[in-house]
Amino acid sequence: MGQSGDLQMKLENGNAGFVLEDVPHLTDYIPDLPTYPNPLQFNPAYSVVKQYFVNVDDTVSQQIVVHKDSPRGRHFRRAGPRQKVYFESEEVHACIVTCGGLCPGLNTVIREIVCGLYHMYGVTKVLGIDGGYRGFYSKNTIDLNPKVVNDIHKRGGTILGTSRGGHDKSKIVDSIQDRGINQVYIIGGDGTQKGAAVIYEEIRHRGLKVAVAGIPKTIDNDIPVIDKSFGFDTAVEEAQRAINAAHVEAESIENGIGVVKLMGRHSGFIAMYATLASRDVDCCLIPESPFYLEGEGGLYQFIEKRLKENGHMVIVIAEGAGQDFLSKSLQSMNQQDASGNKLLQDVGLWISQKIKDHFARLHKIAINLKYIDPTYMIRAIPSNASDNVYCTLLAQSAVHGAMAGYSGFTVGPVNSRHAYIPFYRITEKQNKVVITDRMWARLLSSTNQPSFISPKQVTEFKKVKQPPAQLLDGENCEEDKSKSEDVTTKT
Ligand SMILES: Nc1ncnc2c1ncn2[C@@H]1O[C@H](COP(=O)(O)OP(=O)(O)O)[C@@H](O)[C@H]1O
Ligand SMILES: O=P(O)(O)OC[C@H]1O[C@](O)(COP(=O)(O)O)[C@@H](O)[C@@H]1O
Ligand SMILES: [Mg+2]
Repeated sequence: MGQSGDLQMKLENGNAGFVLEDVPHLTDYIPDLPTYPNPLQFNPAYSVVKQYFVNVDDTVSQQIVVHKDSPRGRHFRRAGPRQKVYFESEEVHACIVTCGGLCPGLNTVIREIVCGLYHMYGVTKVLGIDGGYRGFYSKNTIDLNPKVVNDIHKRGGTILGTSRGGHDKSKIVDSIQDRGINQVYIIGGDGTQKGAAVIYEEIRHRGLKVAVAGIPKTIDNDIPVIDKSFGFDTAVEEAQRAINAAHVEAESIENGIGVVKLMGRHSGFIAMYATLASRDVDCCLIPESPFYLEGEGGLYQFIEKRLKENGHMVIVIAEGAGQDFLSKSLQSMNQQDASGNKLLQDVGLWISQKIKDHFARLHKIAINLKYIDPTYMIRAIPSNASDNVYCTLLAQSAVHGAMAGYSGFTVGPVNSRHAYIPFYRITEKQNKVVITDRMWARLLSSTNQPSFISPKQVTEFKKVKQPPAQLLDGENCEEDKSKSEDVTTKT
């Protein structure tokens, strides 16, 4: 696996503390590249548009809540079509690859890159790389055109296939060079974007006119800087079905308990949003909020109380929650997947068994517990309508960026405006639920579950750090310690 080097940040300072954190451009290392008029202005579909192109000086602010004396702060380059492009349509030979875990919307992004290239820029050579990064050097490619991808957005998964591991910088760039590819679209999560940064650096090192564009994918919504990742809404919506089922089961029987395990290795966003959306959940457990089982304020006590009050309850648990307990009780082996991500133990099964054992020992309440594990069901589905629209914008932003000669960037909405973001900004940290933020308080007040934080800890926390009035960038992020490390947030 390649290592990301130390490429210089492209920072530009302006008035009143304005900083543009720019993305690389092909002309940074290949001067005097010829430019061409953007073919979009001759496109009949766009003839009604008042302004075909975004202003070259348009930037998107990372901070939107500011005070009158605040500096203007960090900005990113606004995404969108440019007046000049650095590729002629006939010259472009693009490829698309999907890597890492599945996520609703992958096929929509593929479709819209292909259609964007064909319909907006008249590009007709687009290759699909089969099976993730290793597909560059060990698998066949697939010719893509609007006909082939016409209805793929209605299917879950990725028509290109995906994989973990297999990132070999030299072999990948050799393959790009040998095939004459000059635009590379890379769809994937934090690992994939790190891999994309390595590919970009090697391409730059070899001085190739090849644009590398990343499209961030993470069902866990744990990529920083961008507002939200595609597929997340769809996953939260699908999770409602599992929660409903758990609720129906629990409600229908005396002292029924429904336990639902949802995805979220290091970030509990799916569990938190699914809980907030559902209103049927009594307790939501996430990796960022350590919990305990026994004693005053513990989970067992809360379950007993809820069963007495309501006769049933639903618990949602993110897969990364409580891993501390599991590693202690199960002598965890430090197993990893092919990409180096730590393999987690099944916390849903574990907690279900612990609850059953506890109440069996207690002889007070006979509980009926049903465990539902919809993990892969929430990601192996097609994206919903809003994710489909979102995927379209991501794909088109990537295509406009590559055609305009930008390279080594990823795309995504920042405060609702699509922007070009340097790779390092989305791979250096991981987005997490901040349990001292108002959103987690909303969740606690909707479930009325214990916070599992002792009054002493709260006082300690307040002494250390006053919670900000509004979260500024990075405050809901943690350094990326995801590889083979336990990253349960300390409070
Ligand atoms: N630090 C890294 N450098 C280069 N490639 C990486 C790095 N981390 C992961 N990759 C590659 O990125 C791909 C996807 O990574 P993975 O962690 O499985 O999924 P995700 O992209 O969803 O985080 C894999 O092919 C993996 O080999
Ligand atoms: O079983 P797999 O394919 O390794 O994937 C499972 C993991 O992928 C994840 O969805 C994270 O992937 P992304 O955030 O990159 O989409 C985890 O929540 C989950 O544990
Ligand atoms: Mg990842």
